[in-house]
Amino acid sequence: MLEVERAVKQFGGLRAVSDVSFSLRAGEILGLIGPNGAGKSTLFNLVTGVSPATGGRVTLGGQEVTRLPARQIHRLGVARTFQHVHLQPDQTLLANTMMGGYARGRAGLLASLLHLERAEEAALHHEALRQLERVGLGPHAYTLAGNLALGQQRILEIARALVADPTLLLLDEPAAGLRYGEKLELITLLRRLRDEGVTILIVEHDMNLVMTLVDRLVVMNSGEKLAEGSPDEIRAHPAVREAYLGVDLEEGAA
Ligand SMILES: Nc1ncnc2c1ncn2[C@@H]1O[C@H](COP(=O)(O)OP(=O)(O)OP(=O)(O)O)[C@@H](O)[C@H]1O
Repeated sequence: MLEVERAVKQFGGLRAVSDVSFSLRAGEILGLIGPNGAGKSTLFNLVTGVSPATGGRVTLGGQEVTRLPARQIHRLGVARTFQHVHLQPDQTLLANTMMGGYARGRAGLLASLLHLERAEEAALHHEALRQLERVGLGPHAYTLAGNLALGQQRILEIARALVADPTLLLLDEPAAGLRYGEKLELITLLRRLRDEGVTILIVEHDMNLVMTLVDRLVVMNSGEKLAEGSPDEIRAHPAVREAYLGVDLEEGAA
């Protein structure tokens, strides 16, 4: 469903992403891992159109999207969460989730807030509630987001990204700072979403969680793809072991 072909991202003299190719099959969870500065966020930004590739191609379901603006890529069914929590703590879970829909509206966020048609607003309200229920936060729809524990805030961000049913979900370090139990809940949710047909690309530093969760991995290092394969293949890969010197790549609970 997603094809990244020889992607390059040049920032002045720095090649943050260099000739990276990989594909994502519909219905799989693909992990993108690599040390700090390896180019993972840059790759996310070029897939979502936030900061397009300076070379190579990105196609989505056969359609080239390399230079499409982020909003258009979003409309094609690609949604993301961010490395740092991007919520309005003084707004309800419902209001925060509804914000996931404004981005897909005809106008920008502010214009949408001001001019959203009543019928459109009602539809978005309904859709946001549906997604909150889908991730298990339905009973808290009218709670303020700032009152949630970090684990639930991250799940709320996923609900917001799920508004309008994207087919591809990109998650940027969803487990950062989570407690053990919260990580297990996250794994259960992501597996369920995958089983419901959502394809997932996840950047995550928590090796145990990644190895437990994903179907396949792409390993980045210094802007290049170092390796690609199943968790077992990656654990045994000599170059990966070298890049991750000192990090436990063995299987275990999150
Ligand atoms: N807008 C930018 N302008 C210039 N350099 C950038 C920009 N964004 C990223 N870089 C550089 O590109 C390289 C890759 O960064 P990137 O954030 O993609 O790595 P990462 O793998 O996501 O790291 P982390 O795990 O720390 O988030 C780094 O050297 C970074 O400093």
